[in-house]
Amino acid sequence: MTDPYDRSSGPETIAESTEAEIIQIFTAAATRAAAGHPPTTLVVGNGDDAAVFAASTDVVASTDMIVEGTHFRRQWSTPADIGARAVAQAASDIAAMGAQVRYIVIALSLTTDMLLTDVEDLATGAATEARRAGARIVGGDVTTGPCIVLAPMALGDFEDGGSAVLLSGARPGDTLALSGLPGRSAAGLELISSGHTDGIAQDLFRVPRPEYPLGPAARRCGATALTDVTDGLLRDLSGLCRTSGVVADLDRSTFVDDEVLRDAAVVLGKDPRSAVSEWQLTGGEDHGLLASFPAGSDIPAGYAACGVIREPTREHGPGTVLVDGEARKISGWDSARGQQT
Ligand SMILES: Nc1ncnc2c1ncn2[C@@H]1O[C@H](COP(=O)(O)OP(=O)(O)OP(=O)(O)O)[C@@H](O)[C@H]1O
Ligand SMILES: Cc1ncc(C[n+]2csc(CCOP(=O)(O)O)c2C)c(N)n1
Ligand SMILES: [Mg+2]
Repeated sequence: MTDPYDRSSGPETIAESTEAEIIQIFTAAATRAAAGHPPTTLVVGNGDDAAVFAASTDVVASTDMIVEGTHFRRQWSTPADIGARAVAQAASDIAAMGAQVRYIVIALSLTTDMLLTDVEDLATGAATEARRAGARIVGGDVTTGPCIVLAPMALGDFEDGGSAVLLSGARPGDTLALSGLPGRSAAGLELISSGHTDGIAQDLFRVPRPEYPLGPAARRCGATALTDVTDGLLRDLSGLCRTSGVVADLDRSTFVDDEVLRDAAVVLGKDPRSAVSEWQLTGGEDHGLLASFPAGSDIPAGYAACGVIREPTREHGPGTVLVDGEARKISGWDSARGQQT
């Protein structure tokens, strides 16, 4: 019997292969990762013109692409990291609606010089992250081009028939809460950029680790608004506040004195106090979940209170973010310019 993974006599790069063979690599990885996955609403999976699934609740859909040079570099990340990163950041938006991600379709532009072994690792990274999110990859598209682009679309639903938690529901008096440790991805990016390639922050830059179940958990606990932090806490919180017509007041004393960030500052020769604060307030791509909860309600495990929602004033209009009572200039990642602003 021939070993499907034995490439000793077959094509080595995409250029020597065929579209069918590349698709087969992805479908095989998706099938392996889905083994033992509980039954789903999937009616038609990979292989036809489109996938089909049965819907009995609201369906949540989001797409979020990653582009070589903008979101990752081949010198910094393995193919498995790149596949996992793409799925994680798309699936995170489903959790950020308070929903469970179920299915992913992933469009890919690969480069013809890529080794098929690297394509396999990328496919496995993507499928494994989908599994971690509780989802499976049920389709996609493959083409080739000048750089690697991964464009996953994630689809989710509400196990208990609930409805989505929007950006618009935060109300004055609500408690603001955040999951995870903000700033680590941004610190990791700076460390890798200056040649310090190994460490916790660097790994989190390569592959964010969204805590997917915390989205539905926030919804079940009555979250009034919810989002994931991708462009930095100040910028995403400001967007949430603008949409809700409110002001946020962050309490810096609630922020963890994160030793991973302090160590990163030392390695980079930066003043730890200001560098840690800057990373925590403006660093993107951690995919922590930022939620508002009605005053006095229980905050679900995995979240920590970090401030309050206030009424806008003549001085501080909707979208203003105060830090310890003082208005802050909104800085963070600017996707149009592809840089921190
Ligand atoms: N090309 C587009 N056409 C239609 N709607 C779009 C387009 N690009 C973005 N949107 C919509 O605009 C809203 C904000 O998009 P954005 O990409 O900033 O979301 P996000 O969750 O903050 O993503 P990111 O993780 O990329 O920061 C979303 O509702 C999105 O669907
Ligand atoms: C090589 C490299 N340089 C910089 C960054 C940082 N970065 C890129 S996109 C983004 C936020 C989300 O943007 P979008 O909304 O465009 O997805 C951030 C913080 C990176 N990941 N890789
Ligand atoms: Mg989002």
